[in-house]
Amino acid sequence: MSATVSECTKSGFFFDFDGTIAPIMRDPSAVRPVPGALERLRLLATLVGRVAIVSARPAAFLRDRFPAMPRLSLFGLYGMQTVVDGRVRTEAEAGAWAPVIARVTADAARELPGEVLVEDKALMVALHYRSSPSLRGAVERWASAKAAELGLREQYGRMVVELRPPVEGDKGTLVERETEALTRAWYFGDDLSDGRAFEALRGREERDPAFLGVRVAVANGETGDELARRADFTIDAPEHTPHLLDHVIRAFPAAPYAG
Ligand SMILES: O=P(O)(O)OC[C@H]1O[C@H](O[C@H]2O[C@H](CO)[C@@H](O)[C@H](O)[C@H]2O)[C@H](O)[C@@H](O)[C@@H]1O
Repeated sequence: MSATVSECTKSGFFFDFDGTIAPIMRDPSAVRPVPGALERLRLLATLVGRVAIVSARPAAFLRDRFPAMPRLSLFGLYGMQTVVDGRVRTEAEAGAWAPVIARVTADAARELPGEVLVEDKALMVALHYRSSPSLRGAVERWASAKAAELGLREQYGRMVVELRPPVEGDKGTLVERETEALTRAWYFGDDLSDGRAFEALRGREERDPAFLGVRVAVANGETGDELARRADFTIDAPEHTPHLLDHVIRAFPAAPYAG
């Protein structure tokens, strides 16, 4: 903690959204940050150089969930989107795939069993089998066939398979880029895609001994223990993230409730 405080302006905190600072629920559209998360993020953003959300959700969704937080950076769809001055900016290369994603989204709604929730994210589609876990194999096979047919990329997550444009980039490349000017970076995550961000911090530490990365995993049976094994700290639920942030914030002499 003291290493972060002593280089606060060159320290960054990066958070995944679902399962990390928001609860896992059956209906993705109903999800909001856990109680206390917004207040801690707002405060943290006054104490360190960078605070960001790194999510597979569309950037517009994140903007809605984190209103009036100008010092919070929002990266959506694994970095294919960001919010700049309140506006969503989409990578042109990804945007060109919108018609293909629209087609596969329509196919999914028509061809997959009704229990599969098809989440239309415009530039990605998420196929959720949380309400019928036994459909996992069928959903994964369908997604693999469509990915091969249409040249899309698959991303596996917690009771979900996503199809996305085959453009370069993931949470790892995003975190690598966004931490270039930092000497300390914390990453909080719970899912398979967050492993890439953990790796990015580890890679930077290996290249640059002055850099310190801190990996925090929100442990859960769905992801297995691989992420937790690679973490420096583990917590048991997204509801505990604000408490961990309280410990971090208290370490800053300038914090309102320091001491
Ligand atoms: O990168 P993230 O912010 O963690 O987004 C990953 C996926 O999160 C959402 O799905 C997950 O949470 C849902 C709501 O709790 C849950 O129903 C689902 O089973 C989880 O996989 C989101 O709906 C997806 O679009 C994201 O890819």
